[in-house]
Amino acid sequence: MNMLNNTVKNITEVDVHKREEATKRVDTLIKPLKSLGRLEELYIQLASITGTLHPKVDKKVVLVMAGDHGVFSEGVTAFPQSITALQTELFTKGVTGVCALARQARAEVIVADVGVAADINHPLIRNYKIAYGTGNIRREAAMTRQKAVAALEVGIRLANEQIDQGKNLLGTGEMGIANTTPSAAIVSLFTGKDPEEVTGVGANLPTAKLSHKALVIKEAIQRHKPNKTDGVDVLAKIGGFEIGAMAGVMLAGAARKIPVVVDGFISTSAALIAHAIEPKVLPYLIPAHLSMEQGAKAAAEFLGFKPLLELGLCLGEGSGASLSFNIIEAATFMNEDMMTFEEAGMKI
Ligand SMILES: O=C(O)c1ccc[n+]([C@@H]2O[C@H](COP(=O)([O-])O)[C@@H](O)[C@H]2O)c1
Ligand SMILES: Cc1cc2nc[nH]c2cc1C
Repeated sequence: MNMLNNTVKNITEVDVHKREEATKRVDTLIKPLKSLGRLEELYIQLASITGTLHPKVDKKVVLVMAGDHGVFSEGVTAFPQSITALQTELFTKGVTGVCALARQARAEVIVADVGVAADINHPLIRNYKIAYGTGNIRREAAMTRQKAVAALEVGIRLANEQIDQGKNLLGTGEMGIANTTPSAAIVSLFTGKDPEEVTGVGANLPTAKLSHKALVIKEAIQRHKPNKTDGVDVLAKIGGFEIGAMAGVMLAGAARKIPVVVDGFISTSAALIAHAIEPKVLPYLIPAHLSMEQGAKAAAEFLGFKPLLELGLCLGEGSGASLSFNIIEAATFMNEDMMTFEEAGMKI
Protein backbone atom coordinates (compact mmCIF):
# COMPACT_ATOMS: atom_id res chain seq x y z
CA MET A 1 0.00 0.00 0.00
CA ASN A 2 2.87 2.34 0.79
CA MET A 3 4.36 1.67 -2.60
CA LEU A 4 1.07 2.51 -4.31
CA ASN A 5 0.48 5.62 -2.21
CA ASN A 6 4.01 6.89 -2.70
CA THR A 7 3.80 6.33 -6.44
CA VAL A 8 0.49 8.15 -6.76
CA LYS A 9 1.79 11.01 -4.59
CA ASN A 10 4.70 11.48 -6.98
CA ILE A 11 2.54 11.99 -10.05
CA THR A 12 2.59 15.65 -10.97
CA GLU A 13 1.28 17.60 -13.94
CA VAL A 14 3.37 17.32 -17.09
CA ASP A 15 5.75 20.22 -17.83
CA VAL A 16 3.64 22.91 -19.54
CA HIS A 17 6.64 25.17 -20.18
CA LYS A 18 8.46 22.41 -22.03
CA ARG A 19 5.28 21.75 -23.95
CA GLU A 20 5.23 25.38 -25.10
CA GLU A 21 8.95 25.40 -25.91
CA ALA A 22 8.63 22.14 -27.84
CA THR A 23 5.64 23.52 -29.76
CA LYS A 24 7.74 26.53 -30.75
CA ARG A 25 10.76 24.41 -31.64
CA VAL A 26 8.84 22.03 -33.88
CA ASP A 27 7.65 25.00 -35.92
CA THR A 28 11.28 26.00 -36.63
CA LEU A 29 12.07 22.71 -38.41
CA ILE A 30 12.35 22.79 -42.21
CA LYS A 31 8.82 21.84 -43.18
CA PRO A 32 5.50 23.54 -43.72
CA LEU A 33 3.82 24.15 -40.36
CA LYS A 34 2.17 21.02 -38.87
CA SER A 35 3.10 18.94 -41.91
CA LEU A 36 4.43 16.11 -39.76
CA GLY A 37 1.06 15.90 -38.05
CA ARG A 38 0.85 13.39 -35.21
CA LEU A 39 4.65 13.05 -35.10
CA GLU A 40 4.81 16.68 -34.03
CA GLU A 41 2.18 16.09 -31.36
CA LEU A 42 4.08 13.05 -30.13
CA TYR A 43 7.31 15.00 -29.86
CA ILE A 44 5.56 17.75 -27.92
CA GLN A 45 3.96 15.17 -25.60
CA LEU A 46 7.32 13.46 -25.01
CA ALA A 47 8.96 16.80 -24.23
CA SER A 48 6.22 17.69 -21.75
CA ILE A 49 6.45 14.28 -20.07
CA THR A 50 10.22 14.14 -19.77
CA GLY A 51 10.87 17.84 -19.25
CA THR A 52 13.48 18.02 -22.02
CA LEU A 53 13.48 19.32 -25.61
CA HIS A 54 15.54 16.27 -26.56
CA PRO A 55 13.53 13.29 -25.34
CA LYS A 56 14.79 9.82 -26.18
CA VAL A 57 12.73 6.67 -26.41
CA ASP A 58 15.43 4.34 -27.65
CA LYS A 59 15.31 1.88 -24.74
CA LYS A 60 11.95 0.21 -24.96
CA VAL A 61 10.31 -2.59 -23.08
CA VAL A 62 6.90 -4.18 -23.20
CA LEU A 63 5.76 -5.65 -19.90
CA VAL A 64 3.43 -8.58 -20.54
CA MET A 65 1.26 -9.44 -17.54
CA ALA A 66 -0.47 -12.81 -17.50
CA GLY A 67 -3.50 -13.77 -15.43
CA ASP A 68 -6.60 -15.95 -15.45
CA HIS A 69 -10.22 -15.21 -14.74
CA GLY A 70 -12.83 -17.08 -12.68
CA VAL A 71 -15.53 -15.76 -14.99
CA PHE A 72 -14.11 -18.17 -17.56
CA SER A 73 -16.50 -20.77 -16.13
CA GLU A 74 -19.52 -18.75 -17.34
CA GLY A 75 -18.84 -19.61 -20.98
CA VAL A 76 -17.69 -16.12 -22.03
CA THR A 77 -14.74 -17.17 -24.17
CA ALA A 78 -14.09 -19.48 -27.10
CA PHE A 79 -10.79 -20.83 -25.75
CA PRO A 80 -9.74 -23.18 -22.95
CA GLN A 81 -8.24 -21.52 -19.88
CA SER A 82 -5.04 -23.54 -20.32
CA ILE A 83 -4.13 -21.30 -23.31
CA THR A 84 -3.12 -18.57 -20.85
CA ALA A 85 -0.32 -20.67 -19.38
CA LEU A 86 0.72 -22.12 -22.74
CA GLN A 87 0.92 -18.74 -24.43
CA THR A 88 2.71 -17.23 -21.43
CA GLU A 89 5.48 -19.81 -21.86
CA LEU A 90 5.62 -19.11 -25.61
CA PHE A 91 6.43 -15.46 -24.92
CA THR A 92 9.79 -16.65 -23.60
CA LYS A 93 10.53 -18.43 -26.88
CA GLY A 94 10.17 -15.28 -28.96
CA VAL A 95 7.51 -16.76 -31.21
CA THR A 96 4.31 -14.87 -30.36
CA GLY A 97 2.81 -11.77 -31.99
CA VAL A 98 4.22 -9.38 -29.40
CA CYS A 99 7.67 -10.98 -29.69
CA ALA A 100 7.78 -10.53 -33.47
CA LEU A 101 6.68 -6.91 -33.34
CA ALA A 102 8.85 -6.05 -30.34
CA ARG A 103 11.85 -7.52 -32.12
CA GLN A 104 11.27 -5.26 -35.11
CA ALA A 105 11.02 -2.26 -32.76
CA ARG A 106 14.18 -3.37 -30.89
CA ALA A 107 12.18 -3.63 -27.68
CA GLU A 108 12.68 -6.06 -24.85
CA VAL A 109 9.77 -8.27 -23.77
CA ILE A 110 9.37 -9.06 -20.08
CA VAL A 111 6.77 -11.58 -19.01
CA ALA A 112 5.24 -11.79 -15.55
CA ASP A 113 2.80 -14.29 -14.08
CA VAL A 114 0.49 -12.20 -11.90
CA GLY A 115 -2.35 -14.69 -11.61
CA VAL A 116 -2.22 -17.61 -14.03
CA ALA A 117 -4.36 -20.56 -12.88
CA ALA A 118 -1.50 -23.03 -13.23
CA ASP A 119 2.01 -23.31 -11.86
CA ILE A 120 4.53 -21.84 -14.23
CA ASN A 121 8.08 -22.50 -13.24
CA HIS A 122 10.16 -20.91 -15.90
CA PRO A 123 13.39 -19.02 -15.37
CA LEU A 124 12.38 -16.34 -17.90
CA ILE A 125 8.92 -15.71 -16.43
CA ARG A 126 8.80 -13.42 -13.45
CA ASN A 127 6.78 -15.10 -10.73
CA TYR A 128 4.53 -12.50 -9.12
CA LYS A 129 1.55 -14.81 -8.83
CA ILE A 130 -1.06 -13.32 -6.53
CA ALA A 131 -3.60 -16.14 -6.92
CA TYR A 132 -4.56 -18.92 -9.30
CA GLY A 133 -6.99 -16.75 -11.24
CA THR A 134 -9.56 -14.23 -10.04
CA GLY A 135 -12.94 -14.99 -8.50
CA ASN A 136 -15.87 -15.36 -10.88
CA ILE A 137 -17.16 -11.79 -11.02
CA ARG A 138 -20.71 -12.94 -11.80
CA ARG A 139 -20.88 -14.49 -8.34
CA GLU A 140 -18.08 -13.03 -6.21
CA ALA A 141 -15.50 -10.25 -6.19
CA ALA A 142 -12.55 -10.73 -8.54
CA MET A 143 -10.19 -10.27 -5.60
CA THR A 144 -9.85 -8.64 -2.21
CA ARG A 145 -8.87 -5.00 -1.98
CA GLN A 146 -5.52 -6.12 -0.59
CA LYS A 147 -4.89 -8.28 -3.65
CA ALA A 148 -5.91 -5.42 -5.94
CA VAL A 149 -3.23 -3.28 -4.32
CA ALA A 150 -0.76 -6.16 -4.68
CA ALA A 151 -1.53 -6.38 -8.43
CA LEU A 152 -0.99 -2.65 -8.88
CA GLU A 153 2.26 -2.93 -6.96
CA VAL A 154 3.55 -5.73 -9.21
CA GLY A 155 3.27 -3.30 -12.12
CA ILE A 156 4.85 -0.50 -10.14
CA ARG A 157 7.77 -2.71 -9.08
CA LEU A 158 8.43 -3.99 -12.61
CA ALA A 159 8.14 -0.54 -14.16
CA ASN A 160 10.49 0.98 -11.59
CA GLU A 161 12.98 -1.82 -12.10
CA GLN A 162 12.97 -1.26 -15.86
CA ILE A 163 13.25 2.51 -15.51
CA ASP A 164 16.17 2.00 -13.10
CA GLN A 165 17.79 -0.11 -15.81
CA GLY A 166 17.54 2.79 -18.24
CA LYS A 167 14.32 2.07 -20.13
CA ASN A 168 12.77 5.27 -21.44
CA LEU A 169 9.63 3.87 -23.10
CA LEU A 170 7.32 1.34 -21.46
CA GLY A 171 4.53 -0.59 -23.16
CA THR A 172 1.73 -2.52 -21.50
CA GLY A 173 0.77 -6.00 -22.62
CA GLU A 174 -1.27 -8.88 -21.26
CA MET A 175 -2.36 -12.45 -21.72
CA GLY A 176 -5.46 -13.84 -20.08
CA ILE A 177 -8.19 -16.00 -21.52
CA ALA A 178 -11.58 -14.40 -20.69
CA ASN A 179 -10.06 -11.01 -19.84
CA THR A 180 -12.21 -9.09 -22.31
CA THR A 181 -15.11 -9.80 -19.91
CA PRO A 182 -13.74 -7.87 -16.89
CA SER A 183 -12.38 -5.26 -19.31
CA ALA A 184 -15.82 -4.69 -20.82
CA ALA A 185 -17.27 -4.52 -17.30
CA ILE A 186 -14.78 -1.78 -16.42
CA VAL A 187 -15.52 0.08 -19.66
CA SER A 188 -19.27 -0.17 -19.10
CA LEU A 189 -18.96 1.09 -15.53
CA PHE A 190 -16.83 4.14 -16.32
CA THR A 191 -18.42 5.17 -19.62
CA GLY A 192 -21.95 4.55 -18.36
CA LYS A 193 -22.68 2.58 -21.53
CA ASP A 194 -24.87 -0.50 -21.33
CA PRO A 195 -22.83 -3.75 -21.29
CA GLU A 196 -24.53 -4.71 -24.58
CA GLU A 197 -22.88 -1.70 -26.22
CA VAL A 198 -19.33 -2.40 -25.08
CA THR A 199 -19.19 -6.19 -25.08
CA GLY A 200 -17.31 -7.67 -28.00
CA VAL A 201 -16.23 -11.05 -29.30
CA GLY A 202 -12.77 -10.96 -27.67
CA ALA A 203 -10.77 -13.81 -29.14
CA ASN A 204 -13.48 -14.81 -31.63
CA LEU A 205 -16.38 -15.74 -29.35
CA PRO A 206 -19.25 -16.82 -31.60
CA THR A 207 -21.61 -13.86 -31.95
CA ALA A 208 -24.52 -16.02 -30.78
CA LYS A 209 -22.91 -15.97 -27.32
CA LEU A 210 -22.43 -12.20 -27.13
CA SER A 211 -25.69 -11.41 -25.38
CA HIS A 212 -24.90 -14.02 -22.71
CA LYS A 213 -21.47 -12.43 -22.18
CA ALA A 214 -23.11 -9.00 -21.84
CA LEU A 215 -25.61 -10.42 -19.32
CA VAL A 216 -22.76 -11.85 -17.21
CA ILE A 217 -21.16 -8.40 -17.22
CA LYS A 218 -24.43 -6.69 -16.32
CA GLU A 219 -24.97 -9.06 -13.40
CA ALA A 220 -21.41 -8.57 -12.16
CA ILE A 221 -21.82 -4.80 -12.09
CA GLN A 222 -25.24 -5.02 -10.45
CA ARG A 223 -24.01 -7.46 -7.81
CA HIS A 224 -20.89 -5.56 -6.77
CA LYS A 225 -21.85 -1.94 -7.44
CA PRO A 226 -18.21 -0.87 -7.77
CA ASN A 227 -17.47 2.68 -6.67
CA LYS A 228 -16.19 4.39 -9.79
CA THR A 229 -14.52 7.13 -7.80
CA ASP A 230 -12.32 4.45 -6.25
CA GLY A 231 -10.21 2.69 -8.89
CA VAL A 232 -8.92 0.10 -6.42
CA ASP A 233 -12.52 -0.86 -5.55
CA VAL A 234 -13.38 -1.30 -9.23
CA LEU A 235 -10.26 -3.41 -9.81
CA ALA A 236 -11.03 -5.58 -6.76
CA LYS A 237 -14.69 -6.17 -7.65
CA ILE A 238 -14.71 -6.58 -11.44
CA GLY A 239 -11.07 -6.44 -12.59
CA GLY A 240 -8.18 -8.80 -13.08
CA PHE A 241 -4.64 -9.26 -11.81
CA GLU A 242 -3.03 -8.40 -15.16
CA ILE A 243 -5.31 -5.37 -15.48
CA GLY A 244 -4.14 -4.13 -12.08
CA ALA A 245 -0.50 -4.76 -12.92
CA MET A 246 -0.80 -2.79 -16.17
CA ALA A 247 -2.48 0.08 -14.30
CA GLY A 248 0.48 -0.04 -11.90
CA VAL A 249 2.92 0.30 -14.81
CA MET A 250 1.02 3.40 -15.98
CA LEU A 251 1.08 5.00 -12.52
CA ALA A 252 4.78 4.25 -12.04
CA GLY A 253 5.68 5.58 -15.49
CA ALA A 254 3.84 8.81 -14.72
CA ALA A 255 5.49 9.10 -11.30
CA ARG A 256 8.93 8.70 -12.93
CA LYS A 257 8.11 10.91 -15.98
CA ILE A 258 8.49 8.06 -18.43
CA PRO A 259 5.92 7.66 -21.23
CA VAL A 260 3.76 4.53 -21.14
CA VAL A 261 2.23 3.12 -24.31
CA VAL A 262 -1.25 1.68 -23.86
CA ASP A 263 -1.97 -1.36 -26.00
CA GLY A 264 -5.49 -2.59 -26.89
CA PHE A 265 -8.83 -3.09 -25.18
CA ILE A 266 -7.61 -4.73 -21.98
CA SER A 267 -4.77 -2.23 -21.58
CA THR A 268 -7.27 0.60 -22.08
CA SER A 269 -9.43 -0.83 -19.29
CA ALA A 270 -6.28 -0.70 -17.14
CA ALA A 271 -5.88 2.95 -18.15
CA LEU A 272 -9.44 3.55 -16.89
CA ILE A 273 -8.43 2.10 -13.52
CA ALA A 274 -5.20 4.12 -13.40
CA HIS A 275 -7.15 7.26 -14.32
CA ALA A 276 -9.70 6.61 -11.56
CA ILE A 277 -6.84 6.25 -9.08
CA GLU A 278 -5.05 9.39 -10.29
CA PRO A 279 -6.39 11.45 -13.22
CA LYS A 280 -3.01 13.18 -13.63
CA VAL A 281 -1.69 9.91 -15.13
CA LEU A 282 -3.42 10.61 -18.48
CA PRO A 283 -0.95 12.91 -20.26
CA TYR A 284 1.80 10.36 -19.58
CA LEU A 285 -0.04 7.73 -21.62
CA ILE A 286 0.24 7.19 -25.38
CA PRO A 287 -2.62 5.13 -26.85
CA ALA A 288 -1.07 2.84 -29.45
CA HIS A 289 -4.05 1.74 -31.47
CA LEU A 290 -7.79 1.41 -31.65
CA SER A 291 -8.59 -2.23 -31.01
CA MET A 292 -11.28 -3.94 -33.06
CA GLU A 293 -12.99 -4.94 -29.81
CA GLN A 294 -16.53 -3.55 -29.58
CA GLY A 295 -16.06 -1.26 -26.56
CA ALA A 296 -12.64 0.10 -27.54
CA LYS A 297 -13.95 3.30 -29.07
CA ALA A 298 -16.13 4.21 -26.09
CA ALA A 299 -13.20 3.63 -23.72
CA ALA A 300 -10.83 5.71 -25.85
CA GLU A 301 -13.33 8.54 -26.12
CA PHE A 302 -13.97 8.56 -22.38
CA LEU A 303 -10.24 8.98 -21.76
CA GLY A 304 -9.80 11.51 -24.56
CA PHE A 305 -7.41 9.10 -26.30
CA LYS A 306 -6.55 9.57 -29.96
CA PRO A 307 -5.06 6.16 -30.79
CA LEU A 308 -2.09 6.36 -33.17
CA LEU A 309 -2.99 3.38 -35.34
CA GLU A 310 -6.14 1.75 -36.61
CA LEU A 311 -5.04 -1.48 -38.22
CA GLY A 312 -7.76 -3.91 -37.24
CA LEU A 313 -5.66 -5.38 -34.43
CA CYS A 314 -7.24 -7.23 -31.50
CA LEU A 315 -4.49 -9.57 -30.34
CA GLY A 316 -3.46 -7.90 -27.13
CA GLU A 317 -0.15 -9.12 -25.62
CA GLY A 318 1.35 -5.66 -26.17
CA SER A 319 1.48 -6.24 -29.92
CA GLY A 320 -0.01 -2.86 -30.84
CA ALA A 321 2.15 -1.09 -28.26
CA SER A 322 5.27 -2.65 -29.79
CA LEU A 323 4.24 -1.67 -33.28
CA SER A 324 3.65 1.94 -32.26
CA PHE A 325 7.09 2.16 -30.59
CA ASN A 326 8.50 2.69 -34.11
CA ILE A 327 6.29 5.71 -34.72
CA ILE A 328 6.92 7.19 -31.29
CA GLU A 329 10.66 6.87 -31.80
CA ALA A 330 10.30 8.42 -35.27
CA ALA A 331 9.03 11.58 -33.54
CA THR A 332 12.34 11.85 -31.67
CA PHE A 333 14.31 11.29 -34.91
CA MET A 334 12.32 14.11 -36.49
CA ASN A 335 13.40 16.35 -33.65
CA GLU A 336 17.07 15.32 -33.65
CA ASP A 337 17.81 14.92 -37.35
CA MET A 338 15.88 17.70 -39.03
CA MET A 339 17.52 21.09 -39.48
CA THR A 340 15.84 24.31 -38.53
CA PHE A 341 15.13 26.94 -41.21
CA GLU A 342 17.90 29.02 -39.68
CA GLU A 343 20.46 26.19 -39.72
CA ALA A 344 19.57 25.47 -43.34
CA GLY A 345 19.91 29.14 -44.24
CA MET A 346 16.42 29.01 -45.65
CA LYS A 347 14.45 32.22 -45.54
CA ILE A 348 10.76 32.16 -46.38
O1 LIG B 1 -6.17 -6.10 -26.55
C1 LIG B 1 -7.16 -6.29 -27.30
O2 LIG B 1 -7.65 -5.38 -27.94
C2 LIG B 1 -7.75 -7.68 -27.35
C3 LIG B 1 -8.99 -7.88 -27.90
C4 LIG B 1 -9.51 -9.17 -27.94
C5 LIG B 1 -8.79 -10.24 -27.39
N1 LIG B 1 -7.56 -10.03 -26.84
C6 LIG B 1 -6.78 -11.17 -26.26
O3 LIG B 1 -7.59 -12.31 -26.23
C7 LIG B 1 -7.70 -12.84 -24.90
C8 LIG B 1 -9.03 -12.51 -24.31
O4 LIG B 1 -10.11 -12.86 -25.16
P1 LIG B 1 -11.37 -13.59 -24.53
O5 LIG B 1 -12.30 -13.77 -25.68
O6 LIG B 1 -10.88 -14.89 -23.98
O7 LIG B 1 -11.91 -12.66 -23.49
C9 LIG B 1 -6.61 -12.19 -24.10
O8 LIG B 1 -5.50 -13.04 -23.99
C10 LIG B 1 -6.28 -10.91 -24.85
O9 LIG B 1 -4.90 -10.67 -24.87
C11 LIG B 1 -7.06 -8.77 -26.83
C1 LIG C 1 -3.67 -18.30 -29.41
C2 LIG C 1 -4.01 -17.07 -28.61
C3 LIG C 1 -3.04 -16.07 -28.45
C4 LIG C 1 -3.35 -14.92 -27.71
N1 LIG C 1 -2.66 -13.84 -27.40
C5 LIG C 1 -3.41 -13.04 -26.68
N2 LIG C 1 -4.58 -13.61 -26.50
C6 LIG C 1 -4.60 -14.80 -27.13
C7 LIG C 1 -5.57 -15.77 -27.25
C8 LIG C 1 -5.28 -16.90 -28.00
C9 LIG C 1 -6.33 -17.94 -28.17
